[in-house]
Amino acid sequence: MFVHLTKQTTFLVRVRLFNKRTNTNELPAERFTNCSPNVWFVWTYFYILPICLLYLPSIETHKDSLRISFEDIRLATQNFKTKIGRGRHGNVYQGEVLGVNGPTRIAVKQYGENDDYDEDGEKEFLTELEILFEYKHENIIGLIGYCNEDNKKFLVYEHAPNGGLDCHVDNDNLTWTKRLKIGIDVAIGLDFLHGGDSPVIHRGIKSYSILLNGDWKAKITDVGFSLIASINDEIDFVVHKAAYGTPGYVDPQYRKSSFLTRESDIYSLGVVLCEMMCGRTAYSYVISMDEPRNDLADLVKRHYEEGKVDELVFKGIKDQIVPKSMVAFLKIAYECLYDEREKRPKASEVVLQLKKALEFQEDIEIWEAKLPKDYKEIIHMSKTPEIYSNLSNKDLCEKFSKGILLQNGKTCLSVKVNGDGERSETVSATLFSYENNKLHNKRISIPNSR
Ligand SMILES: Nc1ncnc2c1ncn2[C@@H]1O[C@H](COP(=O)(O)OP(=O)(O)OP(=O)(O)O)[C@@H](O)[C@H]1O
Repeated sequence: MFVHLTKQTTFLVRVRLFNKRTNTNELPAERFTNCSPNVWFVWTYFYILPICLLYLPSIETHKDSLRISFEDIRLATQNFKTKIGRGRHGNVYQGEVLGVNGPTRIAVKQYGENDDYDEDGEKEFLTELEILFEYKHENIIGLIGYCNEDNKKFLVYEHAPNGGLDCHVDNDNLTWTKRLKIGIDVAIGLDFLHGGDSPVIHRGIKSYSILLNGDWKAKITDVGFSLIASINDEIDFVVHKAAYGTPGYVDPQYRKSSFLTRESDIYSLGVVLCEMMCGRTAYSYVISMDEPRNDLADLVKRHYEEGKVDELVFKGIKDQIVPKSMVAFLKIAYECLYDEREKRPKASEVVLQLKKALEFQEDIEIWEAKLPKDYKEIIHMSKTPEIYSNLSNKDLCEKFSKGILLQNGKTCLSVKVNGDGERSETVSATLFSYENNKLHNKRISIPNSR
């Protein structure tokens, strides 16, 4: 808790100072040089110094609470017994630590194991540490700790038991609904990185950098190449000398110009959406042929424009996809891949459109199954069938649970489905009279009469 608070405070200070700088036309240095000595004194002793004294110790030591000794890393991984992956700079091992809720699985990524670990590798290690420490979100892989002892460098993450998305794109068990939810998770994670006063451009979004936990929740990882960009309302790109990225995923505009924007990540997100639809990684397309290089994004775009995407959809999931869901999905995936950056949607828009695609899918998969088998006939018998014609199945379920009036309003049919899928149907007559009965027009419910 203490660690968390300290982190928040340092981050806030940084943001405030940053805001001050961007909200005025003059730079802080200019402001100071224009000041009289008295103003200097006031600024230094009453404003800057107290802030520094208050916060500097925490800025310097705020990550220390996450420091783990090499010995503890060795113990947690049982002397590096179980290797679960291989990164660019070394292996990834599984381990276990004792958390507040009992034993917790961890993943330990080693840096500096390979001979080619150099200044760039070190920078990657520090960037990943910095970003994962500052930017915490349920769709970004959680940082548990780190070790930085001489040449022993490790990052310790929450464990994602289902591994990388790349291993599951051709898995029949990863249903269309799960794929949509993964897409939504990734877009939410990106929206979080892109938003705020110090946006982060990931630069390496691909199925390999998306991990899946036990509930198939997606977690963005591999932030070692990310940039904390000085992007704001006026500046919307940063120039980065050499375009970095895995072939098949890199924004063509970034590759050409070295101008990097948030929309470069959106392009890569579009590629990931295509991978999930086609059941193949973009990288596998790149390496499948030498000449000409086959690009998954180009392939999908071409097929979309010719109305032939059907040919590319992964066979393992094709039959389950609701057409309306596919239409909504394809539209937003295609927009992410626009050549013109300014036409690409923001991550928040991708979230919105993918949620619509999911709604269409669930409307058939979940809600239609809850309706009575003869629901169309029942609606036809109702007093006003036209008001039901444009409703989604979810809304129809709600109408049915409240009750639908039939036979000129004389009978009310209601169908309720509880959480376990158990259904109870009730028919009640609105007009009910007995001979010699005093209680005329009494509404009587006849439970389970159908
Ligand atoms: N938190 C984790 N939980 C489970 N498995 C993980 C975790 N982190 C990494 N792995 C496994 O280790 C592999 C390599 O890790 P990672 O992709 O982070 O390394 P990298 O150095 O960034 O490699 P690259 O950039 O070449 O993909 C992953 O594909 C995954 O299988």
